Order: sequence, then structure tokens, then C-alpha cells
Amino acid sequence: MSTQQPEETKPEEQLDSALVTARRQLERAATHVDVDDGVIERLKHPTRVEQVSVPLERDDGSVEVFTGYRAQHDDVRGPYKGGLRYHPEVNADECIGLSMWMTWKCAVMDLPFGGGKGGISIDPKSLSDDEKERLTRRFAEELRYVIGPTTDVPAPDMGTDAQTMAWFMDAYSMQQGETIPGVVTGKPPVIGGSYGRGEAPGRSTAIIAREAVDYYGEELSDTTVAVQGFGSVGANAARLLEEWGADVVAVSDVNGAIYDPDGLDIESIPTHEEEPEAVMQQDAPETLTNEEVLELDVDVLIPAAIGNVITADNADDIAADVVVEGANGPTTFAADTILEERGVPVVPDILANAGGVTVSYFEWLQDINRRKWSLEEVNAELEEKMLDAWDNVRTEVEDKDLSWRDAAYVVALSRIAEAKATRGLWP
Ligand SMILES: NC(=O)C1=CN([C@@H]2O[C@H](COP(=O)(O)OP(=O)(O)OC[C@H]3O[C@@H](n4cnc5c(N)ncnc54)[C@H](OP(=O)(O)O)[C@@H]3O)[C@@H](O)[C@H]2O)C=CC1
Ligand SMILES: O=C(O)CCC(=O)C(=O)O
Repeated sequence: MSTQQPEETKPEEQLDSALVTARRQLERAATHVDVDDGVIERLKHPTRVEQVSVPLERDDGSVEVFTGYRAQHDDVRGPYKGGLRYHPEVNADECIGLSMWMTWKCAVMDLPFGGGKGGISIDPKSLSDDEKERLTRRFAEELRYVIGPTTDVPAPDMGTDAQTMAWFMDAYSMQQGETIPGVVTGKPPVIGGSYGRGEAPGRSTAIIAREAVDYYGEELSDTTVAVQGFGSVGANAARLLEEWGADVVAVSDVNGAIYDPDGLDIESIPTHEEEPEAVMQQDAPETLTNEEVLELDVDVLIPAAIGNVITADNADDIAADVVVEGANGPTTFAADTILEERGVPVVPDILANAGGVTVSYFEWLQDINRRKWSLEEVNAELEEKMLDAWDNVRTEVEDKDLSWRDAAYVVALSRIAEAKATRGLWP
């Protein structure tokens, strides 16, 4: 009879929805801030979630019906604001969780907006351009009663882009009988979009990574960086960090990563927008899986693709000195705790990628005032807003000995609670 014991296997973490993670983060942060329990309870719930059916006529004449959502979380500081995501895993709970993160993100940046998020449960790669246009126009028609330039202002997110926002704006404007550019942001500049919006979430992620490197006493020119995802956020962050002197040693798309320990030529790699799934087509000394890229021994790790990639199952294997969240919700609640115990700082999404919504705010201002800012003005204002937000969060980290995430929540919750108290809203 064998006396050998079976090898003990750790059960895999059951991944929470964005909603559950957002609520757990809120509950944890609430212990560090003096805010009425009723307000915290209210903030665990959205104001409303609009669910719509979006019929689509396929190019072959057949009809399919998809489900779309718009979650509106809180508008005490201004109109709901946040992106529209086209992805197969979009559902109500994901949109609510993401809308909560938008509320905190706008408050951390001190923007006069609340939080919203929406999307359609669909694989955008299954759509021709004509199908994507018909789907987007119909989605805009179905959402017309809940959106508007002073009520709820959508923007791009995963699977949507400037062209999607142009169709959305046109469909809404046609229903209203006048051109209303301020109903969405992230449009092409020729129809009221802002210069720099496409690049902005990547730019802010790069700015925050640069500040984090400096904060922990390193030089960007001696820094190695790994980036998961090569889209609006990941590619722009990687390009800027390379421009500013860092060695970006690995980048990935949905199929895996390319790796060069001496640094990749980032500028030569097409972004998701220029050519989806192009990363793995490039020549590089080594290829890695998307799991392996997260475990590289680099100075800075930037997860910039999807949520729930750093989990209890790999948190012990994260070898980076600092994690800067480019994606929304890449770190699970359990992984966050493990990384904190291990002393690996995680600079949260609601600060790092907030450049997107910040330049959306600049775009909204330009639309309402019928003005155009130059790219230089946009980038200078963005830099200033990011450094202000970084300083505010850093102060909480230092004064209260908090994690970067808890500190960002403390900044956001204090502003939201004060706005509610001042308006006399309870809860
Ligand atoms: N766009 C925006 O304004 C903002 C986006 N964000 C967040 O950033 C994240 C990325 O968004 P964004 O850059 O806009 O998205 P994009 O659609 O522009 O790009 C997504 C990138 O991630 C890759 N990808 C997709 N699925 C996976 C996967 N399962 N594993 C690894 N890589 C994958 C894609 O690869 P491939 O090319 O092969 O498809 C692509 O390179 C999301 O969490 C989003 O919510 C945050 C702030 C603002
Ligand atoms: O630009 C915006 O309004 C929102 C962008 C967004 O969806 C995000 O920051 O997650």
C-alpha cells in the first residue's frame, strides 16, 4: 500500500463580479473615513440601471437581439459619466461595479461628474463596420430617455472607440433635431471631440507610473515595465513610458505577450486600434502567455486589458516592485490584500487611468462653450490635474498610513459625502 499523500492543491479563487469587488473595496475604505453609515450604504447601490434590447440587422439580413445596459450610480457631484463597453461579458452587475468606480474616479480627479457605465453584451470582433454602426445607432435610440449632456454623458471603453461615439452622437442629435456634441465624449475632433482624448487614459497611467517610480526612489531611465493589453490604455502608456526613457520589456494582446529583456521597440508595434491582435505577430526574442507577463520580474507592472487578472492564485507570484492599474478592476479584493501584506504597492485604477475621463471633461467643456483647445493645452491641463490628484492621494497614504487604493477612496468619499451633506441629500 502506498503511503504517499496526494499533493495538496490550493482551491482556485472564485472570482467576484465588479459589483462585489467595488462593494468590498468601499466597505474597507469606509473604515478609514468619517462618513455617515447611511451614505456608505446608499453608495453600495446604483440610482438606476436601464436595460434595453438592441435589435441588429446582420449584413445577411437576419436579425439578432442583444442586451444593452446603462448603470447610473451617483450624480451628487454632477451628471453621470462613464464609458460604453462592447464585450461578451458585459452584464448588469459588471456595469454597476464599473459605474461605482467612475463615481470615485471623478471625485478623486475633482471633476463635476458622477459615475455611470454601460455597454452591450456582444463580441465586437464579430461585427462588420456596418453592423457596428447599426447596433450603436439603435443603442443610442434605446438610451435616449436616460442620457443627455446635462444628465448622463457616455464615452468609449473596451470595444468602442471614437467612431462609435460619432455614430452615437449623430443618432442622438437626429432624435433631438439639433447637433448636440456634448452628449458623448471621446468623439473625433472634427465633430467636437478633444485632441488627446484617445491617448489620455494611457497618458495618465504613464504619468502616475512615472510619479510612483520617483516616489519609491528610482529613475525612469533605469526602470523596466511590463504591460498587459495594447489598446487605448496599454499601448499609449507603453509608448509614453518608452519615450520618457523606461525599458518596456513586454506587451501583450489577447493572444499572449512578446518579451525582450533589453526593451522592445514599442513605437513599431501597432495598437489594438490600428490593428487588433497585432502584438503577437511582431518579431521578438521570446513570447509569453498573458499569465506569464503578469509574473515578470520588472519594476512596474501595468495590467491594462481586462478585470480580475491579478487574483489570490497569482498574487504571490507577482514579482514587480509596483503595480499601476491601467485597466478597471484588474486586481481582486483577495489579491489586493496579499499584495499589501507582501509590501507590493498597487496604485489603483481610479487614479491611474483617470486621464480618460479627465480629458472627457475637457471635451465636454469645449463642446458646451463651442471652443477648441490645442493638444498642448489639453496635455498641460491633464498633467496638472494628474499631479494634483497624485498629491492628494499621496498625502492620505502618508498621513494615515493607507494603501494607495484606500487613500484614493478616502479622497473620493470625503468629497462625495461633503457634497451630499451640503446639498442636504440624505442619504
Ligand atoms: N478606453 C478608455 O477610455 C478607458 C479604458 N479603461 C479600461 O482599460 C482597459 C482596457 O481598455 P481599452 O484600452 O480601452 O481597450 P481596447 O479595446 O482599446 O484594448 C484592449 C486591449 O486588451 C487586449 N485584450 C483583450 N482581451 C484580453 C485578454 N483576455 N487578455 C489579455 N489582453 C486582452 C486587446 O487585445 P487584441 O488587440 O488582441 O484584441 C487589446 O490589446 C479596460 O479595463 C477599460 O475599462 C480605463 C479608462 C479609460
Ligand atoms: O471618459 C469617460 O467618460 C469615461 C472613461 C471610462 O469609462 C473609464 O475611465 O473607465
